[in-house]
Amino acid sequence: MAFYSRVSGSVGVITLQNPPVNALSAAVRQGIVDTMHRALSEPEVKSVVICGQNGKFCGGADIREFGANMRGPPLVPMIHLIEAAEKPVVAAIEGVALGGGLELALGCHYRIAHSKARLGLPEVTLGLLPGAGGTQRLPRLIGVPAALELITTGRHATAAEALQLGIVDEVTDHSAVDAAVKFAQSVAGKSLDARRISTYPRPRSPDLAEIFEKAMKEVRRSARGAIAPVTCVQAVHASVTLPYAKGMERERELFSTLFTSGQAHALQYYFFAQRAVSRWSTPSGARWDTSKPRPVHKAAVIGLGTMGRGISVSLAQAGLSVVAVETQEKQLLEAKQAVSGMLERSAKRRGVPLADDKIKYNCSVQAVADADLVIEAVFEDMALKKTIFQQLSGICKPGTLLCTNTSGLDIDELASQTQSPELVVGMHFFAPAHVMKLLEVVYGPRSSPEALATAMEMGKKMGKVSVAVGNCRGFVGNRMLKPYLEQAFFLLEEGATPEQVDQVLEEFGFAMGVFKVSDLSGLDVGWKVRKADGLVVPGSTGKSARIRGGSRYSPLGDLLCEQGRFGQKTGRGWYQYDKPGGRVAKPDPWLHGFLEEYRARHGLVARRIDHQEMLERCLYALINEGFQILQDGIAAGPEDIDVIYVLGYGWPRHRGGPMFYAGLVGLDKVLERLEHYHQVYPDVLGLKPCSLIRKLAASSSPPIHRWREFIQKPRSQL
Ligand SMILES: CCCCCCC/C=C/C(=O)SCCNC(=O)CCNC(=O)[C@H](O)C(C)(C)COP(=O)(O)OP(=O)(O)OC[C@H]1O[C@@H](n2cnc3c(N)ncnc32)[C@H](O)[C@@H]1OP(=O)(O)O
Repeated sequence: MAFYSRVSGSVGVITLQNPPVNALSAAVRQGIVDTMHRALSEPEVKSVVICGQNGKFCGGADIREFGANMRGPPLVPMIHLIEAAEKPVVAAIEGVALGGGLELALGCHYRIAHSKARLGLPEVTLGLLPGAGGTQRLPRLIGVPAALELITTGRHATAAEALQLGIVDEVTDHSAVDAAVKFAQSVAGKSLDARRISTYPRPRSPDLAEIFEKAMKEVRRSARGAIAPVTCVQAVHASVTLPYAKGMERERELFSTLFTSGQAHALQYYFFAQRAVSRWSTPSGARWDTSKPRPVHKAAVIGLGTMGRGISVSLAQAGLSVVAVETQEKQLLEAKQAVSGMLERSAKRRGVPLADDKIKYNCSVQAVADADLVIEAVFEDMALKKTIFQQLSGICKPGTLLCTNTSGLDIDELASQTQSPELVVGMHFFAPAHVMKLLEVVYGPRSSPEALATAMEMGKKMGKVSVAVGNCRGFVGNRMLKPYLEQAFFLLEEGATPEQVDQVLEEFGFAMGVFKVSDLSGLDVGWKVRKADGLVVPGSTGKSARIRGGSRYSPLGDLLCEQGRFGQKTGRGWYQYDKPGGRVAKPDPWLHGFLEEYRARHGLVARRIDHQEMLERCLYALINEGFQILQDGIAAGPEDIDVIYVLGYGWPRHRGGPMFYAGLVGLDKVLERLEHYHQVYPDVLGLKPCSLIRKLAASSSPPIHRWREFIQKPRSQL
């Protein structure tokens, strides 16, 4: 709702009230319309201020209402009512003016912002466009190039930038409401002819055609199949080709197309999923709201390779004192230089103070004795990690949380090396650790709820999106990757090339296809793991070369590694590069020949595999594992999996995540295709539909928010 008050006798103040961000719900819109009529009808009132309760102007349309039948006054006529008013209306922007919130402010005659306020039109990130006049008013106010940039990226501008661009008229370090009231008094009775943005002339400039062409090219390149950015450009284009009223019609038309699209549903689902993961729970009933994190002031990082350096940077930037340990003097020095450089570049980029003095470097593990939390970040080697955990258990003060940065090793095995296994959790960072937003926080069967809460909180402090997951091989992300990769290898055996598989995945929206990712991260990483698992059998021939434990196995990755082809770092992998460390992947005739020779050796006849099959086999095998993970209680809900895949594995955000995508395709359809492929390839375990997807499909495929009801609660572990 919105409430009305009168200040200094002549200023009507309308306050939006809908915690936490004063989103424009039906009740708020009704409140604005009612109070505007009241302010306009009171003769004593000479001007009006619109503000938001609790220091937040408005977070935009209420996204929660999007799925329901629209009630209440529509946004566009409401904004027109404000703009058409004969009394000056001033927006007092504190906190945020986003989406419909900024569009509301653009309908006001003046805008005063607090210096810490953020303004923007982020609708594109929800699969929409600014459909309440934003695409028509903003270009008229600030010109096409700046408007296009803000609308197509959805980024938030600071108050200072908004002032520079001409979006706001004044910025204050004090109360924006007080400043707006004062301003409103000063403009009472003045002509509003030049203040109604909708009456401004259409933007004109000789290079507009070129600007739009460039913008369209850029969004097509970066959108990776997302339709909203392209549609945003089309809507802004209408502001230069059509008069305002017609432009608004075009905006509405384009908005409607987006509003009902699967992409908008996916992006809005993802918006809430990313927030939902912080409300974690475990099969034992431990929960975010009943588990108290321990205070952490001092953290330590052991091992200053690539991951340890990034983690140290993240901790220091979060304001913690950090002890960074590397036992060899030379490596310690190298790491120190590298970390300082990373901190410097990051401070410059983010415009924050340098956090270099937060980190103390040391050659001795003893230096971590008084840390509240230790993150071990040495190589992915269980024996080495075990030794370190034994040491830490003896060195650290009681109550210190011991964390391991691992992408898949058994947390419980490490916990068993310590005297306090309840204080051990996994923290799976993604490279580069100071940049990537995702953190898998892994609880073992003995991790305490308090330990889990502390690690989750620590992730948040570091600016990460932390997802709590159970302990199993590969946790959530890498466990699902295995059947996906496996299918990609099998497709090569059956006749595809790495380029063909990658193209299909990139057309789907992945930033990089599976083989390009493999070249980037290094083929030797997986090889080492497979060797440790006893899967690599050099020189094996005949049928046994392609079978492990009764299931189909492809040794292609192993064979490439035996040739020293580790990917980008060696200049050769699934592709070729102009030099070791090169970045541009080029098809490699050698590899094509190698595949032909491999197929011939194993009696495999290459066939033409269509795009649909490549996509289905890779994605549905991954999705099937996701259902198995839910069934096993490793992830609490589909949102956790989707957030992990979007933030950590390049799954296109506009497709919501693998579990959301499965629901969009139809669980019965996914099940039917899995059954089909499993019939064709009965020796591929990853294609055997798991019982949860069967159960859901048999229950008429309930919507994703109801899936948790179908997951049997696994035995308590915590
Ligand atoms: C059908 C006809 C429509 C006509 C045309 C409509 C044209 C306009 C469209 C829009 O305005 S779409 C919405 C545009 N706005 C946004 O995209 C802003 C989204 N919100 C944010 O970016 C952030 O929440 C924030 C406002 C910057 C605040 O961030 P902070 O980190 O402080 O808190 P959060 O945890 O993100 O959010 C707190 C809480 O609030 C919920 N919430 C936020 N924004 C909205 C919203 N617009 N509608 C409904 N709910 C919102 C958010 O989900 C959090 O709640 P929980 O999920 O944790 O319960």
